[in-house]
Amino acid sequence: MLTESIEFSTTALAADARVLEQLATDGYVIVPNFMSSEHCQRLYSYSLGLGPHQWQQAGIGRADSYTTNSAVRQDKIRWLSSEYLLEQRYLQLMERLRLALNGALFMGLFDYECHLAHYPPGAFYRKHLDAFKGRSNRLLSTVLYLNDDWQPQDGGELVIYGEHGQVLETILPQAGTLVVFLSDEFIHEVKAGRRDRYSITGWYRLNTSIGGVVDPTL
Ligand SMILES: O=C(O)CCC(=O)C(=O)O
Ligand SMILES: [Fe+2]
Repeated sequence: MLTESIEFSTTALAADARVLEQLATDGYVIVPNFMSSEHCQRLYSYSLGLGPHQWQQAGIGRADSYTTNSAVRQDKIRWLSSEYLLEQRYLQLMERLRLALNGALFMGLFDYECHLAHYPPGAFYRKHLDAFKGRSNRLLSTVLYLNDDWQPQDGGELVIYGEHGQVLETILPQAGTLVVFLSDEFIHEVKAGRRDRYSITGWYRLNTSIGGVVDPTL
């Protein structure tokens, strides 16, 4: 049972100038132990306890161009909302991070949206960008992993590519690791894994309407 006492600790990222500096210079940063294993465990158990009707098949695009395409991505998602205490706590944590990023890097991040994601064994998400310049308000992508004791042989890596298609990073979805990257700069993919893989993916957004639409199609 969840209680009011659940609070996520203040992030290392907010305090650690090197982390912010890496984000500013490289456009991405990987932060191991962003969240304690205890808190990750809570989110993990929460995810496991959700019934099938509390998840939806993930799609591509938004609004009228929204489609599910299992050749591209095969995860199931659940958008977080402040109606549910543990979800609210995570949103609050990421709100604190938003303020820290704005304070340190003047990014003008306006709000944040995120969803839990479950990749069953064998599921993947092919190479993609999370945003296209001028067509999305998504500025920064965040991914927090919830999987305890994830081993290299379990697969399910996030691979981040550079502008010439070279591999920049291969990241195991290990509990507590947070990855942050510029949404329209880095092509990335989720490799198929051998275990159920849980994460929370989110986006900090700008408050600009594009073509008169506040939250336009990707
Ligand atoms: O789970 C991950 O490692 C990345 C997920 C992703 O790329 C997305 O949801 O857009
Ligand atoms: Fe993505």
